[in-house]
Amino acid sequence: MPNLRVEIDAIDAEILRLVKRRTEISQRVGLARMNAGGPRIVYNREMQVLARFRDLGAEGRELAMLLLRLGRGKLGSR
Ligand SMILES: O=C(O)C(=O)C[C@]1(C(=O)O)C=C[C@@H](O)C=C1
Repeated sequence: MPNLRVEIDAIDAEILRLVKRRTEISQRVGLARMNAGGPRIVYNREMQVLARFRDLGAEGRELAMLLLRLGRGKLGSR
């Protein structure tokens, strides 16, 4: 049991690191696209992200939506 908790803690740390990295990259891509006169949101890309998390059902969809929201950052609140 303690071993498994150690593993959970390590997984959470890795997930957090990856989520932060994803957010940073997503915001960078979004800014570059908008600076080039492109749209704020790219629906076909967002559909692909949602599809990736379909295995996890309704919660997977929520998780994907949260990742996309983080990526939009301040752009998303406009
Ligand atoms: O792929 C892009 O063009 C992105 O801006 C990244 C991303 C994402 O986080 O996956 C974010 C916003 C877009 O609507 C689509 C996808």
